[in-house]
Amino acid sequence: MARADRMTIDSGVPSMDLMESAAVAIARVASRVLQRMSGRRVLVLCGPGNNGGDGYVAARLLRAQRYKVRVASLAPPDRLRGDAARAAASWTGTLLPAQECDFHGVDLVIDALFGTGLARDLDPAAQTLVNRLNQWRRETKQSVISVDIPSGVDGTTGAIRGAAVEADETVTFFRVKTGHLLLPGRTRCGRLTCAHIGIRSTTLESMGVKAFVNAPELWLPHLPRPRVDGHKYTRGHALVVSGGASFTGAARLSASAALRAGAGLVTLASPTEALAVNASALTSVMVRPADGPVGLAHVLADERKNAIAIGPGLGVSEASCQQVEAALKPQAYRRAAVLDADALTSFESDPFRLWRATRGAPGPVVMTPHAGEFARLFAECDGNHANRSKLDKARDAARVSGAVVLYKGPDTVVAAPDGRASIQTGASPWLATAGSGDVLTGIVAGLLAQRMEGFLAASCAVWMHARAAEQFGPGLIADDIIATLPQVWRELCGESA
Ligand SMILES: NC(=O)C1=CN([C@@H]2O[C@H](COP(=O)(O)OP(=O)(O)OC[C@H]3O[C@@H](n4cnc5c(N)ncnc54)[C@H](O)[C@@H]3O)[C@@H](O)[C@H]2O)[C@H](O)CC1
Ligand SMILES: [K+]
Repeated sequence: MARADRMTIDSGVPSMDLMESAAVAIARVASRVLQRMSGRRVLVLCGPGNNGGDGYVAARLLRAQRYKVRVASLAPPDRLRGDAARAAASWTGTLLPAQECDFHGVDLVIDALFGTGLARDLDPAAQTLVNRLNQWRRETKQSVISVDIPSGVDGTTGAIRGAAVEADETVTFFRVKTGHLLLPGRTRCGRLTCAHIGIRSTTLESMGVKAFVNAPELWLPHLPRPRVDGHKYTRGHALVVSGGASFTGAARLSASAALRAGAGLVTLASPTEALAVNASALTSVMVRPADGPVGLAHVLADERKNAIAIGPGLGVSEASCQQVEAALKPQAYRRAAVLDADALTSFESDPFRLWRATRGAPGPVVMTPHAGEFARLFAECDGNHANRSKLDKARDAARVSGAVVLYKGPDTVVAAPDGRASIQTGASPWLATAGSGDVLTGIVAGLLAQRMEGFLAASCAVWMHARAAEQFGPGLIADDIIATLPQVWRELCGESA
C-alpha cells in the first residue's frame, strides 16, 4: 500500500487528497452507523502516523455534519509529521491525551491509532487503551469503526501485535489487505468496506501483485463446461484410491465429489478386501481392484485416467508412500494428482522423498494439507520466525515442493510455485465436519480431470466447496456439500436455479 500511495503521489495526486478521500469514506460509514443508532457523540482515537491523520480529517468532516466530536491522541500533535501534522492542525475541536480519555457517553469510537504502518507490538500504553476500548464496546454494545485495519492487527500477516481492536466495521482503501483476510486479523474487522480513494487500478498491475481474494473472477473463464459435441471421455477420468475395508468412506466421498465436479468418469481403485463394500455403495462411480503399489500401477497403465486423488483413508505407511510414488511416476502423458491426508502424513519423516516425487510428476500436483499436516510436512516453512503469514508459508511450501499447496483452514490459502495465491474468505464454520476435506479433494480431482490448470482448479474447488456450504446452511454434513454442488454449478453457469 505504501508503494501504491507513493506511485499515486508521484503521478501528481497530492497526498492530502488521498487522506481527504480516505476520511470521506470513513465519515460516510460513521454517519450510516450513527443514524442507525440515533447517535451523536463521536470519539476519534488518533495515532502517531497517517492512520491518525485520516482520523483527524474524519473528525473534522463529522463535526461539520453537526456531530459532537472529540479527538483523543496517542501522540502530542507537535510530534506528528507531514500529512498527519497538517490533518491535526486542521482540527480545531476538543483534543485530549488518549491515556486520559474515557468512553462514557460516547456513541461511536473511530479507531485511527495504527494502520498499515504498524511495525511492532503495541507498547503498553497503546495496549491498555485498546483493551479499555474493547471492554467498553463489549459492555455497552456501542460501535467501533477501524480506519484501514483494526489497530494492533498486522496488515500483512493478520497477526495480533500485543493487542488489537475488535471493530464492528473496518474501512480500508484501494484494496483489501492480506491482514483483513487471514486469521486472526479477519475476526477483528467486523464488516469490511473497501473505498476507492483515487489510486488507479493500473497502479496495482504495475506492482505485480499476485495474491488475490478467491472469487470466480480468478478462474471463471477457465471453468470446464460440457460441450454439445462432447462425451464423457472428453470430460476426463478421475481415479480415486480407496483405503482398506474399514476406511472406505473417505475415498467414496472424494469419488462422488469428483463426479459432481464434472469429471466424465470416476473410478475407485479399491483393495480386494474392500471391493464388495465399495461396489455395493457406489453406482455412477466404477470400482476396480487395486492392491498396493503394483495393483495401482496396473490400473494407472490406462492413460485415459488423467487425474488421481490419493490419501483419504489410505493409511500412514511405507506402502502408502510407494502408492503415492506410483501415482506421480513420470510417464509419457500428463496425469494430474491431488495428495491429501495420509498421502501427505506418510512422508512426515522424509518430506524430501515426497518433493522428489512431486517435482518429477508428469502433470499438475495439488496438495491439500490442513494445519496439522502442514506443520508436520512443511516444518521448515512453518516456522513462526520473522512474523511470516500463512500466505508466506503456503508460498514457501509450493516453491519447495513444486506443487500447488491448498493450505486448508477458515482462511484457506492456495499458493502456486510461481507465486500466485488466492485467499478464501467467508467459509462457513459448518465446514468443520468429518469428510469435508475428502469432498474438497474430490472436487479438485474432478476439475483437474477436466484439464483445469492446477492453481485455478484448486482455487475454484475451494470456492465451490465454501459456496455449497454457504448455500446449504446450518446442519451441513459432508454429503450435503456434494448434493449442493449442482446449485453452485447453476450459479456459476449463470443458469436459473
Ligand atoms: N492508500 C492508502 O492506504 C492510504 C493510507 N493512508 C493512511 O496511512 C496509514 C499508514 O500510515 P503510516 O504513517 O505509514 O503508519 P500508521 O499510521 O499506520 O502507524 C503509525 C506510525 O507509528 C509508528 N509505529 C509503528 N508501529 C508502532 C507501534 N507498535 N507503536 C508505536 N508506534 C508505532 C510508525 O512510525 C508508523 O509510521 C494507513 O493505514 C492509512 O490509514 C493515507 O492517509 C490515505 C491513503
Ligand atoms: K486503525
